Amino acid sequence: MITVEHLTKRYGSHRAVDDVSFRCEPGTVTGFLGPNGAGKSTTMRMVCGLTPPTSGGATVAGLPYRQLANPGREVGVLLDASAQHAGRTGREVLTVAARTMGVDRREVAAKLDLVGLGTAAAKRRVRAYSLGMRQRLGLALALLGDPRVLILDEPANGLDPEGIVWMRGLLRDFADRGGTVLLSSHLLREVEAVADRLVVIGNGRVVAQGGKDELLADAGTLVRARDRGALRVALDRAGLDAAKVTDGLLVPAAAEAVGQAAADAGVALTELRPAGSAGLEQLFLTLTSDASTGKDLR
Ligand SMILES: Nc1ncnc2c1ncn2[C@@H]1O[C@H](COP(=O)(O)OP(=O)(O)OP(=O)(O)O)[C@@H](O)[C@H]1O
Repeated sequence: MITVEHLTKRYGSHRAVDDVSFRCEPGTVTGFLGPNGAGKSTTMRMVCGLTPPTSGGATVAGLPYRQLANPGREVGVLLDASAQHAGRTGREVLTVAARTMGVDRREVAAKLDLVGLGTAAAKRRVRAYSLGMRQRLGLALALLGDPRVLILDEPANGLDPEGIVWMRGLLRDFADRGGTVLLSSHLLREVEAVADRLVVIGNGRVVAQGGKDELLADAGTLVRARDRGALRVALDRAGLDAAKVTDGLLVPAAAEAVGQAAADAGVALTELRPAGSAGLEQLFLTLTSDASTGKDLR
């Protein structure tokens, strides 16, 4: 379990994180989404006791991170895959951490194996690792103490498509066994496939949060007509906003209202359906580009 309550971080007059609250429950993957500079890393650093908050607080497994007796056994953290000691081999990085945490050395090989770093890779120095290999090593380090909570900042950066699918499977499995996962990304599509819940942040503020399925269900209606101009006029007349997306118009309203507006104006539709992912993407872009409008979609 992770709880974040009214976390705020100010740098001078700039609020990097502004009154952010959310919870991550056991058995779930929470996607922490926002564009670059939105405040994701600063929030995660505060949760992990690396950056002192200006106000508010956070707990992991019931305690502030700094009060955990042996943090690596409770929570696995991957904030910056490039932060490893470049002169150590992958195996050495894990061996040092295992000693510090009091973890059986046999776990080193097991975790290297789990993240797909074979014997040859484990013997190479980290400076020779690609970013994808560093992410895998960072994940092995996070998992080393068999924690119940994982906090991962943009772990998909540098992974190839196959690696991303692999990581999703690993995180899903971790959560399905009762673990709690907080996973950040600036790309909706990257977390959408694995997250149960989403917390969307823009300009330091939470602009939307809720179950992914609820957010998808609430993501509006996709509508198409051969005569798009006439459709726009019809929607306008009914007081419905519409945004152009690649395959039609996206309307932040129920399909029934959209269909009725078209029928009233005698516009023949070629498609009318819940917008789902496309709608969530649009919502994400809109909300994060205008973070001043707080919206809670729970
Ligand atoms: N140590 C610092 N001093 C001053 N400003 C900072 C500091 N750390 C972060 N910021 C600012 O706080 C804001 C949030 O940054 P943060 O790194 O948390 O965003 P992010 O969502 O993680 O984005 P990214 O994915 O680009 O890292 C940014 O405007 C950033 O410039």
